[in-house]
Amino acid sequence: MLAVRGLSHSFTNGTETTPVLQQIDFEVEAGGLVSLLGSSGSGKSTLLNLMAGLMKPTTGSILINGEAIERMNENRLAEFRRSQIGFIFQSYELIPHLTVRENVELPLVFQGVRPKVRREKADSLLTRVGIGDKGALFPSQLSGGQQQRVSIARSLVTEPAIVFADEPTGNLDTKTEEEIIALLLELNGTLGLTFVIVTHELEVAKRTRRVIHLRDGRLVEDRRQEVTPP
Ligand SMILES: Nc1ncnc2c1ncn2[C@@H]1O[C@H](COP(=O)(O)OP(=O)(O)OP(=O)(O)O)[C@@H](O)[C@H]1O
Repeated sequence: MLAVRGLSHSFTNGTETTPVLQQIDFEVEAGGLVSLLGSSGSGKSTLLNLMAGLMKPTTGSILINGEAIERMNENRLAEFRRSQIGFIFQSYELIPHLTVRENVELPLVFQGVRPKVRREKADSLLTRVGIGDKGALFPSQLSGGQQQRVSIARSLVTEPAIVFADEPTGNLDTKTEEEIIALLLELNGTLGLTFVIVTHELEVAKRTRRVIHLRDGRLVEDRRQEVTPP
């Protein structure tokens, strides 16, 4: 599903080159869920940006469904990202003047899907994430946890191959954090969706059966663990 092969990345500023990621190798199978754990500055965001095709790596490759995304041209990559990659952000990134349902429908608007089909898909996903009664409201009328549920529904509406969650619980209190992680685990388990959860929080990583640990731009541990419910 996702394969990161020999990935290194450096930023160049004038004559100075800063290596930020060095020789990262890992794979996530279809239906897998991993947390990518690292402290601030460890290179998580850079790795996420590379896996999402937002930047090209200095060396190495990222394969999603067998396709090397760094080799795609701009149009193909844009289309691939729209259809195959879902995103969940720390700050939800919902559009304030669109209703909850319209926010979830939006990726399908870009794909030219008919309004009736869009609406059905959005409503069914909103129900799936536990806020089926909120479709007509605006994001500001929802709690943080509910807004993150909207963002999760939106990330799934195109039926992507993989979903990247960037500090998905960073703005939430402990109880809501637990609920959102439980929802991601449940979606992974029941729908077989593939997730990479980027986090600096050990509490989040403790809830996932596999943890990839980044430190100073290197993959220092790829651990499988028993998970006990909280
Ligand atoms: N555009 C850039 N130019 C130069 N250095 C950069 C650039 N972007 C990131 N870095 C450096 O790369 C290292 C890793 O940054 P990155 O943002 O990937 O870490 P992170 O683990 O996501 O941290 P955080 O959790 O604080 O966002 C840092 O030392 C950072 O200063």
